[in-house]
Amino acid sequence: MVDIKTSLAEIGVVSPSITVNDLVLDSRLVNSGDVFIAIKGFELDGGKFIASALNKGAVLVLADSECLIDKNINHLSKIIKINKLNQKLAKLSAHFYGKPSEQLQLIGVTGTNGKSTITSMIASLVSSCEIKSAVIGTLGWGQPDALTPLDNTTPSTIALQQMLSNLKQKNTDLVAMEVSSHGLTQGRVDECKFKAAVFSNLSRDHLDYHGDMAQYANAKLQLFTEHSPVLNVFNLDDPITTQWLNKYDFKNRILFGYGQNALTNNKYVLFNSVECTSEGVKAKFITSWDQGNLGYEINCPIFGEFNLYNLAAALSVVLGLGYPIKQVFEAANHLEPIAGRMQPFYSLHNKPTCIVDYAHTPEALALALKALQSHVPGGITCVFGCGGDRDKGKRALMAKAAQRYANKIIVTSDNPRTENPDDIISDVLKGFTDQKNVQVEVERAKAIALAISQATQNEVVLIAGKGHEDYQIIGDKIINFCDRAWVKQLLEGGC
Ligand SMILES: CC(=O)N[C@H]1[C@@H](OP(=O)(O)OP(=O)(O)OC[C@H]2O[C@@H](n3ccc(=O)[nH]c3=O)[C@H](O)[C@@H]2O)O[C@H](CO)[C@@H](O)[C@@H]1O[C@H](C)C(=O)N[C@@H](C)C(=O)N[C@H](CCC(=O)O)C(=O)O
Ligand SMILES: Nc1ncnc2c1ncn2[C@@H]1O[C@H](COP(=O)(O)OP(=O)(O)OP(=O)(O)O)[C@@H](O)[C@H]1O
Ligand SMILES: N[C@H](CCC[C@H](N)C(=O)O)C(=O)O
Ligand SMILES: [Mg+2]
Repeated sequence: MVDIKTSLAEIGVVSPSITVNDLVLDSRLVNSGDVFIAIKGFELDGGKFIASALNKGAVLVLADSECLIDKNINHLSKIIKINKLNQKLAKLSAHFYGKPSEQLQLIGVTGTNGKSTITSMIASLVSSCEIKSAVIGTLGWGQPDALTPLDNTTPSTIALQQMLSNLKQKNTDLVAMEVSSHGLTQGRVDECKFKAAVFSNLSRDHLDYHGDMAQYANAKLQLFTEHSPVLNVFNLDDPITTQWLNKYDFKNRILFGYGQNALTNNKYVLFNSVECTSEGVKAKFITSWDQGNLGYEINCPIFGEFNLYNLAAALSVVLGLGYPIKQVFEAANHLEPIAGRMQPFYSLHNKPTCIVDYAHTPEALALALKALQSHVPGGITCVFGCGGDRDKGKRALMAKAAQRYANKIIVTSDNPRTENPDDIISDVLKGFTDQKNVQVEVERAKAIALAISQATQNEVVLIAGKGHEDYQIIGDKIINFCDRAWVKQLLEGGC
């Protein structure tokens, strides 16, 4: 139990001493002794849930002045109204949880694609240097081999400070977290002190929320301009990086990307001599930490040249933080595929190799398919759908990417959420100029089985969009369904 008085003083609220357990933003998660924080959200007024939080044993309620509060509620005296509470939550929770981001190496990774991969790679690379690491992101939070699932890629400011404090208490040295564009615009990482920030790349996604690409890009830029990370790590080959570097004088820059020649005036991690094989990828890396610049050869069981960008980003952070280069490159050779990220499944029964990948944007789908073309000589079948209640504009563009790089396509459902799955599929179908090689199977399990049954042993089936997810959201129901488990079952048995 902690006295919340000094934390409230931090945001200008005078209160008597009150000992409390945790700060909680969602009434459904309140336990006895907690503080319920009621704010107005995009959809709901948190004020509606105050009575329920109090019934569950909340000892204090902090409510935004704009929340509607039922005057007949019991325990009105336990409610403190605060002006613009939403904007003060980061300060309140960082103070309450002891400013944990200042006590460990916190790394923030932003960008449209690659965040989960880069954070997992950073955690694996530093583990080889006896460092206790954790991740926070789409795959969950905690040590990489024992993750607790999360609802959001970047948790709310309160949940985040609580997680960081928990990880600090468990003697975690380094936390690599994904910082989504929603997280940045909603202030979920405010008050976090980053030892390094990484920009992976920018392509179309989330325009339903951000409106246009310029605003989406600016949201990502905030990680660097508003949070003053110690190291600023950028993808040299993404055009927006040049724009940003021309505009802002970021200190301690590290650039990563494809290249043969050392860069002047910048720290760098570059790769070249790329070779894609049926087992993974080979490349040579040169870095500004490599005295004499002889370079390091990498032979790594991961698929896709784009994963070399992810690896270069992870190496930039780890080398930038001062971890020993030889040990780090040795560890890079042993990186394992990340759950549901270009994860291969092989068959012992003359069936095609299957790759489960989380490509859920047009750019990611194109890159995943292009990558497979260079790894595997046979034809490619692509099974994909698009999420409901999300950016509709990307649906036809994903079809175009599939049509360009796949030999056969099966359009199916992703997470339809509250939309009619057939409507989503019909939006996708509008993107094909020719439907000769396109089939539709609305049920995802059937679509995957169909793809495997139609492909030969030297072909490959890419199952895109849901990666690590072990559920499907249909209407307001969440059903158990896992691409990886289903593919394994189909490859092991008959289909
Ligand atoms: C549109 C959006 O971003 N909403 C986020 C926002 O929720 P909100 O404040 O608008 O919530 P609301 O539903 O209006 O509810 C208002 C308040 O009532 C509370 N409540 C609600 C119901 C209840 O029974 N009891 C209760 O106390 C809620 O906890 C909330 O505090 O703040 C919440 C806390 O931070 C987020 O969980 C929530 O993310 C929703 C679930 C979401 O789907 N967000 C997606 C779009 C998102 O953020 N995605 C990004 C990027 C994904 C990626 O590319 O990787 C992510 O970081 O996850
Ligand atoms: N560097 C990259 N460039 C382009 N595409 C990539 C890159 N890295 C991964 N991808 C593609 O994007 C998909 C998602 O990768 P990952 O989960 O690492 O990204 P993310 O940024 O965490 O995504 P999310 O926004 O959903 O959290 C992968 O399955 C792959 O298809
Ligand atoms: N973090 C991304 C993941 C999308 C994954 C895809 N399976 C879907 O449900 O659309 C989002 O929320 O847009
Ligand atoms: Mg992610």
